[in-house]
Amino acid sequence: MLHVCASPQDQIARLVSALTATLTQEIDRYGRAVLAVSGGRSPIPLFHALARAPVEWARVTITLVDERLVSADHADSNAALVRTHLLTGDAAKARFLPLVDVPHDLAGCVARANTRFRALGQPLSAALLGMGDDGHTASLFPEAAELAEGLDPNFAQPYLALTPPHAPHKRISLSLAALLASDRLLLSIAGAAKREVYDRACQPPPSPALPISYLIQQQQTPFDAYWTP
Ligand SMILES: O=C(O)[C@H](O)[C@@H](O)[C@H](O)[C@H](O)COP(=O)(O)O
Repeated sequence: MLHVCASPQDQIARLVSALTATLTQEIDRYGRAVLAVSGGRSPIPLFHALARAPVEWARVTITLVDERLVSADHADSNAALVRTHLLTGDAAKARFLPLVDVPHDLAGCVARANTRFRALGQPLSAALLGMGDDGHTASLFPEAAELAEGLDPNFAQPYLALTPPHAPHKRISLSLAALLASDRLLLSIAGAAKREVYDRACQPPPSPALPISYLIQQQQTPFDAYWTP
């Protein structure tokens, strides 16, 4: 479902409300909740608002939808983004599972991320997604050599390594299959250009030229997109 938000503030309020409800429901159901968030630049104001939400953060595990293969103190690190902007105030009580521990060891990082993810023993309560102007989401980039695996509904690993053809850094990303196994998917996008990409991605059939289309056009997992001009 597409939610048209009147302003960035309205979009943030709606996302925080949806995430707070989902995390609370999942804590009631499982005793804990697991939230996977995306990086990039646009989630920062949302992270600040979410960190102040009335959530029992000590019962929440936060992890990443995807990560760049960089050190934790690198300017492009999604883990650094979460530590700086989300794990603050009460939300600092959440348990955080980063994806990159040894930056030069991509295969090892993927293997350890998969082990940690499986040890959670429950589905993702929610995955907070962004989208690029090229229609990528997570690090499922068009034309990436590993995209077929990333979009394979039967791919068995939660995370996989991908090399974006035009974006910096090798990546670790949740696969489409892992995203669709989540209890809820929320997409946050803004601006006319991304709205145009979103509308194109709504047109059947899903296409690897617009990886977000597989999430938009599926019926398996509750999916809500929040767009503001
Ligand atoms: O690591 C990343 O870059 C993100 O996970 C990526 O999928 C992001 O969500 C989109 O690139 C949109 O980024 P913006 O929201 O900054 O446009």
